[in-house]
Amino acid sequence: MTTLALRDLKAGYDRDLPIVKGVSFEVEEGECLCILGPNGAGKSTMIKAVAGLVPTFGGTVHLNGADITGLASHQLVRKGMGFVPQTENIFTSLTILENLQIAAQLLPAAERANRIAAMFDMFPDLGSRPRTEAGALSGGQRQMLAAARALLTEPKVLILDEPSAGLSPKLVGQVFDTLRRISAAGVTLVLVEQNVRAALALTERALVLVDGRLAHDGPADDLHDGKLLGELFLGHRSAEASA
Ligand SMILES: Nc1ncnc2c1ncn2[C@@H]1O[C@H](COP(=O)(O)OP(=O)(O)OP(=O)(O)O)[C@@H](O)[C@H]1O
Repeated sequence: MTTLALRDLKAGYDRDLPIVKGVSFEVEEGECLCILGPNGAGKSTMIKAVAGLVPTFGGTVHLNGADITGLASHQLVRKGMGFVPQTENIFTSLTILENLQIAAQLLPAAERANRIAAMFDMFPDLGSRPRTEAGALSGGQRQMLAAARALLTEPKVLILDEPSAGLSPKLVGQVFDTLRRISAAGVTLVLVEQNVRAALALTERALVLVDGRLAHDGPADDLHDGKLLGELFLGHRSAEASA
């Protein structure tokens, strides 16, 4: 079953200057997909448009068959959208438990405790110290908490914007271990990443976005060849040429 479908999506900050210039792809249930591309290609803008945080100017987005184009982010959470922004994705002055309790407000009261317990089962590093202030966590654990907040509501898709940005290599490893665990639990995962090597090791399929358009959509294994990736990043190959 198709979980997420973009058709000719156009989006950006100014209607006269679209950043995402007509992108189409589908993500199947349980799939794990990374979106790569050079700086400024529009990767973050595209996933923010999907998550209702950037205006769309054309095209459509469907989630589990329902048209969600242009819906605001708070409406999208209820439709099954899980989005983890790159920064400011947790409340650092609150405890781990409080961070989860706030996210759990979206759930019926009777389900909240069970879902928080499920997150603590999935992420024992968080469950072992619920009263720790989130600001005291390492960068990798903060991303884990941000992911747990988004997963509380059992989203149909979890989209992450550069979860390893600014982290040391050791913490990058931690973040990707977490993502591997989330994917293994059957969650449909889409991530934008600058860390090409780690992303390709995690995902089955990779998209390359160049100047707001898809330059490649295929098995992640195809891109382990750095030469092809370099050509794609520089815009020397189109999707047609690499197909
Ligand atoms: N809030 C904003 N307002 C106006 N323009 C923006 C805004 N955010 C990003 N842009 C512009 O949109 C273009 C695409 O940026 P975006 O962050 O989507 O690219 P990216 O592929 O995610 O790059 P990076 O990997 O560097 O984050 C850039 O030219 C950027 O300057």
